[in-house]
Parts: sequence; C-alpha cells; structure tokens
Amino acid sequence: MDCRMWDIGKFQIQFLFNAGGNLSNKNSNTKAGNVPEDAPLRGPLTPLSGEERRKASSDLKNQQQSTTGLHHGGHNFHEVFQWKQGRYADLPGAKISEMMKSNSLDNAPTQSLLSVVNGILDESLDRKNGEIPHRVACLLRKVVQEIERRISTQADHLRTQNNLFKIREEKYKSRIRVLETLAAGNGEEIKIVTVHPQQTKVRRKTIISLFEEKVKDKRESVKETDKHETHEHETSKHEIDKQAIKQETEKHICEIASLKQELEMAKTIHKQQCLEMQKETEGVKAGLQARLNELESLLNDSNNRVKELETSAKSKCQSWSMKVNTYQSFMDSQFHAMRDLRFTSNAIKQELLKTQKSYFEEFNLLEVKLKALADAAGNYREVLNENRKLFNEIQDLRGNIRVFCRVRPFLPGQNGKQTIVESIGDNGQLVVTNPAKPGKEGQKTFKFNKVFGPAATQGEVFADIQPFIQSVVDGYNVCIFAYGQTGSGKTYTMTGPNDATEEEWGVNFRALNNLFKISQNRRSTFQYEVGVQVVEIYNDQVRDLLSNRTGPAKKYPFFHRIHSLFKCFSFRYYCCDIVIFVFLNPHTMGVTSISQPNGLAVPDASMHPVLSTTDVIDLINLGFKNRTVSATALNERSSRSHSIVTVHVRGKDLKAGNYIYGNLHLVDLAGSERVDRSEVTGDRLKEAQHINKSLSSLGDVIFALAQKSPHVPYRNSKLTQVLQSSLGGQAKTLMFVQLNPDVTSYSESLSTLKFAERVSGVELGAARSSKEGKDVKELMEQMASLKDTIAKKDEEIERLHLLKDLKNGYPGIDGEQPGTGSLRYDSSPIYRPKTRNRLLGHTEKTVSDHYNWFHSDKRSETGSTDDEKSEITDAALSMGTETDDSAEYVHSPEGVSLGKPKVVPKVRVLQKPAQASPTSKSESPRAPSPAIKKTLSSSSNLVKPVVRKKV
Ligand SMILES: Nc1ncnc2c1ncn2[C@@H]1O[C@H](COP(=O)(O)OP(=O)(O)OP(=O)(O)O)[C@@H](O)[C@H]1O
Repeated sequence: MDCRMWDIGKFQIQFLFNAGGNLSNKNSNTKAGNVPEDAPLRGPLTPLSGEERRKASSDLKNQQQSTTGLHHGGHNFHEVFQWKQGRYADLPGAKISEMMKSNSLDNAPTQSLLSVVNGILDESLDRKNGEIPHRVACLLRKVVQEIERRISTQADHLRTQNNLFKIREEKYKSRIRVLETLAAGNGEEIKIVTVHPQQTKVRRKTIISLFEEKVKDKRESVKETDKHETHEHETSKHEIDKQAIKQETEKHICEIASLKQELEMAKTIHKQQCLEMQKETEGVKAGLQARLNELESLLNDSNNRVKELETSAKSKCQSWSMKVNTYQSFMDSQFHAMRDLRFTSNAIKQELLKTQKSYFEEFNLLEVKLKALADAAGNYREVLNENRKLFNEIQDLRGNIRVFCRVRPFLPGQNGKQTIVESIGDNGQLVVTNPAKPGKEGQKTFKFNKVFGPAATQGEVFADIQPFIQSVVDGYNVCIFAYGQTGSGKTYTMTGPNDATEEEWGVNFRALNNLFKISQNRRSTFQYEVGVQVVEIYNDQVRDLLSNRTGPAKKYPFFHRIHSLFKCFSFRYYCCDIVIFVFLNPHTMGVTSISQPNGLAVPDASMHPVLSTTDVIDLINLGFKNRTVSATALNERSSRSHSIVTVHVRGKDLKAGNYIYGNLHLVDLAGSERVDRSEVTGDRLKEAQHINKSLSSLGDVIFALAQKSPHVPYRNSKLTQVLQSSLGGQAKTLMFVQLNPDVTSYSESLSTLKFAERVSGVELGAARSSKEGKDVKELMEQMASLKDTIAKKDEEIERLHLLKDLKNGYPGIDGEQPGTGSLRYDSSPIYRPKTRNRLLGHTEKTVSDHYNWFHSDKRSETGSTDDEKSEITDAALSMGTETDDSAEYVHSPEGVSLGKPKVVPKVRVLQKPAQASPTSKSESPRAPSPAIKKTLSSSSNLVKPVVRKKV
C-alpha cells in the first residue's frame, strides 16, 4: 500500500493509493477538523518528515485494523474474494445475490470490490467469446456502481475539506500578517540580539578550534622534540617556544574568558529582551483579550437589545392586535349605532317636515308682529328725543341757575366748637343763628335748591349734579362753581381731598366719569369726543396749568393755535362772529370773547383729548400740582387762584350726521375773604385784591343777568370772560355755596349766604342746545362768507364816508352829535373810560370796596342796592343794544389793551345773531341785500335769537 501525505497548514491530508484503503471510512483521521494538536507549523503542501510519515502510516495501519474489526459485512466479501481458486461464473446464484445485498456491498472494503471487478474482467478475457454470464454481469455492475458512489462521495468530501482548508488558510494568513506587523517593530532588535551571540559563538568556536589545532601541533612537535632530545640547543629553543606558547595560551585563555563574559552579558541582555518581549506580547494579548471581552460584551448587549426589541415588538404587536380587536368591536358597535341613527334620522326628518310647516305658520304670524314692533321702534327715537326735551324743560322749570349749599363739617381738632347752623330742612331751607343774638331774633332763614349738611358724602352731592352732566352730553353748556370763604371746602367739593380714593372723589372726577359712562351707553347712536383744558386765573391773568411750555409765547401764536386746536378737535369757529384777542403779556393766555357755545374761551390753552377717567385724573392732578397756592391765616394751604377745568364734548349723531357740542366748566374759585381777617400784606394782599375784584365782577355779571340787563359786564374780569359761554342765557349754571359752620366765621358766612340767595333768584331763561344739522352747518358757512363780504363792503363804504367827511371838513370827536349817523358812534359817554368804568360799577371803588359791595349787609336781600341797581340800569340803557365787547372790537390788534380802549371816530358794530334784538336789527342803517336776507331768514328758524323766558 502506498501512502502519501501532505501537510496544509496545520492539517494533514492522507491519500491512500492502492485498493487497500477504505475510502468510506468515516472515522478516519483525515476528516476535516480532526487535526492533531501537536502538528508543527509548516508551509503549504510541504512533504512530511520521515518520522512524521512513519507515525502517520502506523496510524493508518491501526485504522485499517480497527476498520476490519468493526465491519462484519466486509468479512463476507473476503469470503467471496477467497473464491479466487474458482471462477465467478461458477458461483451459485444464492451466493451472488447475497453479495449483491446492499448491506454487504456497503460494508465491503474497496480493495475487495476492486479485486472482484478485476477477477470478473480477467475471467471474461480468458473466455473465448468474452461473454460474462448475466448474474456475474449484474454483480459486476453493482460493484462498479458501489465503487463509483464511493469515489464521488470521497470527491465531495475532499472538495468540502479543500474549501475549509482554504478558509482556514486565509484566516491564518491574516493572523500571520498581524503577527508579522507586530513583530516587525522588534525584528531589528531581535536580529541584533540573536546575531550577536551567534557571531560570538562562531568566533569562539573558531578560536577554540585554532587553539586546539595549535595545541595539537605543539603536542606533535613536543613529541617530535622528545623523540629527538639529542640537541640541547633545540631543547632550549623549545623551552623558549614553550614559554611563548604558554604566554599565547594564557593570552587566549584571557581572551576566551573575556569572550565568555561577553557571551554571558549578551545572554542576560537577550534574556531581558526576551522577557520584555514576552511582557509586551502579554500586554498585547491582554489588550486583545480586553478588546475581545469588550466586543463580546457589546455582542451580548446587542443580543440583549435584540431580545428586548423582540419582546417590545411582541408586546406592541399584542397591543396592536388588541387595538385592532377593540376598533373592530367599536366599528361594529358604530355600525349598529349608524343603523339606529339612520332610522332615527328618518323619523326626525318626518318630524322636521311637520315642525317646518308649523314654523312657517308661526313665522308668518311673527312677521306681522315684527312689523308692528319695527314701527314702534321707529317711534322710539322720537320718544327719546322727546324725553330729552322734557328733561331739559324740567331743568328749565327748575331754573338754570341752581344754588346748592354745603356745610363743611368741623375739622379734626375743632370738636366742641359752636356751630352757626341751626337747622337744615329737606326743602332746601337753612337756618343760621347769630352767636351775638341768641334766640329767634338772631336767626336767619335762607332758601336754596338744596342744602347738604356736614354729614353729606361726595356721592350724595354728586347725585344731584348728575342731570347737569347729562345736559353737557346733550349739547348744553354747563358751569359748576364753588363759592365760599377760604377753608370752607370748595376744593374738597370740586376735587376732593389730597390723594382721594374713589369714594372721596369730588365733582370733577365724578362728572367726567359720568360723562364717559353716558357716552358709552349712547355709543350705538352717538360718537363722543372729549377734550380737557385746565387753566387758572391768578392776579387776573390766565395761565395754562397743563402746558409744558417753558419759554415765552410767540408774538401772535393765537391764529395758528386756535386754528390747529379747532381743527384737531374738529371744532369750527364760523360761529364766533365776535373775536377779540387780548394780549396781556407774553406769559399769559389770551381770552376770546365768544358768542357761541362751541367756541373756545381760552384757545391758547392746551387741549388734551381724554379717553378714560384715568386720563382725566392724571390731567387734573397735574393741573392742580401747578396751581398757585399759599398759606393764609385762615387756611393753611389756601388756593390763591380760580382754577377752571373745561371739558369740551363733541357728539356725532351716527344716524343723522349732526354734531352736538357741549362745554362743562368746573370752577374752584379762590377763597373770598376779608383782607383784614386774612392778615395778608404785600403780594398776598395784591392776590386777595385781585380775587375779590374778580368775585365782584362775577357778582356783577350774575346780577346783570338777573336784571335782564342788555349789557352784561363779562369783560370786567378774566373770570367772567372765560365763563361767559356758561353764564349766558344759553347755559346752565350751578353754584355751590360752601359754608364754614364755625361761629368765628359768622359774618363771612352770612354775606356768602346772602349773595347765594340772591343768585338763586336769578333766571337765565331757557338754555339752548348747540345741536347742528348738516344744513345748518352749510348755512352757517355761507353766512360767515357773506358776513365777510359785507364787512369788506362796509369797510369800503366807511372809507368812502371818511373821505367824504374829510372833504366836507369833519369836525372831530367832540364835535359830532350823537345819533346823527347810524354807525358814527363818537365820544358818547360809553367810550370814555372813566364813565364806562363808573357804569360798570368799580372805577371809583377800591378793591376792598368791591368786597364790601359784594358782601355788604346793607344790601337788600333781593339784590343790589337801589343806587347800584339804577347805575347798572343806566349803564345798560345808555349802551343800548351794544355789548361791552363791541367797544373792544373796534381796536386794532396791535393797540388792544383791556383798560385803555383806543377809540376811532367811526365804528361799525357787528351784531351777534343770537344776541341781536329785533330793535337793533331794525335800527341797523345797512339792511342786508335780498340774497343775504334770504339766507338769514332760512337759517333763522334754526339759529333762533335767545328769548329770555320767565318761569
Ligand atoms: N365736606 C367735608 N368733609 C370733610 N372735610 C372737609 C369737607 N370740606 C372741607 N373739608 C376740609 O376742610 C379743609 C379746607 O377745605 P378746602 O381746602 O377744600 O377749602 P377751600 O374753600 O378750598 O379753601 P381755599 O379757598 O383757601 O382754597 C380741608 O382740610 C378739607 O379736607
């Protein structure tokens, strides 16, 4: 048997040639993977060494033996094989069929099978005809088939092994590469370490061999020398040689010793390096192991993750399937519900049709009813207007100057003081007692529209004022002022105490709050705009309390300011047919004298649009911070000026497009006081004089109105000028009479009460709303332009008259007879300042006289003294229909001054349509042209002259 073995890497492959090998032996060591562990590393397909081959063949023998022992089936075949002495053709059929059994064929060794085939073929060759009996042929075929099967199985096996080997080879190659690269770093060192001892060894060997050869030679030579000891000379020579050799030997021994030392050193170095390398290798191994562990843990992690994901996916799947089931059941239930719903909807449809029918019938009925309601709603507006009218009529009936009296409580620290107030009646009756005359004798009774006791709250007071605020929104001018002695509670009533809470708010805040409320309630029918001005009159000069202007005013800022203010607030000033500018000094405000309610009295004062009560509070607080106050003996912090909060309201009727204008003056007058009692001097005295003078002028105006005097002296003080629009016949006025209950103030309180009582008897006539229709506006505009034209023409005519007079030799101011020329008012007494002032009642008087006149007990309780009355009446009579304003109108703007009117010889008087009396009209020398007449007559029913009504 020929056995050949090759080594591929670690694996051995045995190829058994010759038929003795059992190719189908499944336990063979040649099976892939069954590699002996001690197999040395070799190159691919390296023939095995002799010893290895021997070992392998002995292994094979053992295998064959064991195989033979194991398979009993093979024994039968050997028996058949033993048949060699006979012929196959002569074999009995039973034997052949036994051989052909698959079991025996499977177990038969291949060698036996081959010998059977050879035997049969040989037999057929031996025969003459070469025929093979049928049964033998069958056997032959079977055997050949078995051999073929075995060969193909083996081939497959070999192929698989080959592939495995290839894979392993690749794997080991890569490992080798890795190790090579690892070793590359240390290769050089190892070389050095390995080469050096080898070199040393070789050198040593050569030296030793040389030494030995020399020793040998010497020994031989010594032997020869022994043989020939004949010559002494030679002996001595040899001795010398011996010594030399000895020396040389010693030398060599030394050299050997040093080499030995070197070798030892190299050995130790090598060992150290080996140890280091081992360590390094171990480190690398450990690193690789750690990496391996890491990778393994990662693998484990990922496996765990996979497992987790699998479990979560499973649970999700389960939940989804559950959901699907739920949805399915839900869908089913919905489907059922839908079916039910369909039934129900059909029923509802039926029901709806029925209901629709009944609704139609009801709608028809409702339509009829709604029509009736719409008609009623149409009338509602008219009813509202009627209501407003009625409300104002009631107000008119009550009188347009109303007087409320308020008694201040004693202040903290004044407890136990004696009061002058005896009793307060519900019907506005107030009884005061003179502390000097106890009993009925000293009692005086006064009657006002209402009297508020010391316990009255701010809210209760305002409740009675509220209708006036409503009037403002309806387009009326309203003036509310507080009058009284210093410290009697004027500021408290009008504004409230410092840092007032909402409960303590005075009239100012409450009025504006109420105004906003009313405008909100009416927002569906009216759109309101509200603007506020706050001024003070100090020493007869008007100052804007809300202005942030620091420097002096420009020389003629008024035209521009008025225009911009009016424009900004959409007010038109075509109604102001008499405009007078008064230039006092650059720091103070000018006041315009106005004839229409919607004009601005102090156009130079800043106007602040307000949208809420908060805006108002801020503005009023700012204004009052700027107010002039000082301490007097009577009140620690006494207001030394009249403060006026003016609220301008413009309402647009959203339906009709009309505008309504209303003004509300809220006046906190400076405290009236006796100069001697207030113990003031210097500037304070001057202040007091101005205050008393302006209050006296207010009294003049009110009494002129009381007397229905055609001349009302508004121009005597800035106060009356500013309040003119709210004090005239078209306004509603409310006066608060503030009373200090202290007995020490009895005389002041008494005169205050007397004045107030007289005022309460004044009738101003019917108030008039400043409602404008679109048509009225247009007509007013036309009127204004026509008036301009007339004025221009008049001026021209006047110029011509003047020229004519000059031509005719005009005699001068004193020469002309009064009344001769209708427009030629010359030096009639009214234009002589002295006379004029006398007529107005204060030229010859001092300021304290004014105070006395105002508060004098000598006056009759019904009004002015008879002398004064006649004075006023005289003045009014001599003035005819002219107002005091007309005198101012003739002054050129440059020369205007309040106290010294510059008189020009010829005067044209422009009549205010609202105030023009029929007499003055008829007396007018220049009748308007027919066109103007027509315009005036068409507007006359809209802008009616004021008719003073007596209630
Ligand atoms: N009805 C009232 N209830 C409580 N305190 C009041 C009332 N009226 C006035 N007072 C208090 O009386 C003092 C004087 O009032 P106030 O300053 O309003 O007087 P006045 O008339 O405005 O004085 P002047 O004219 O000097 O400015 C203040 O401390 C005020 O708080």
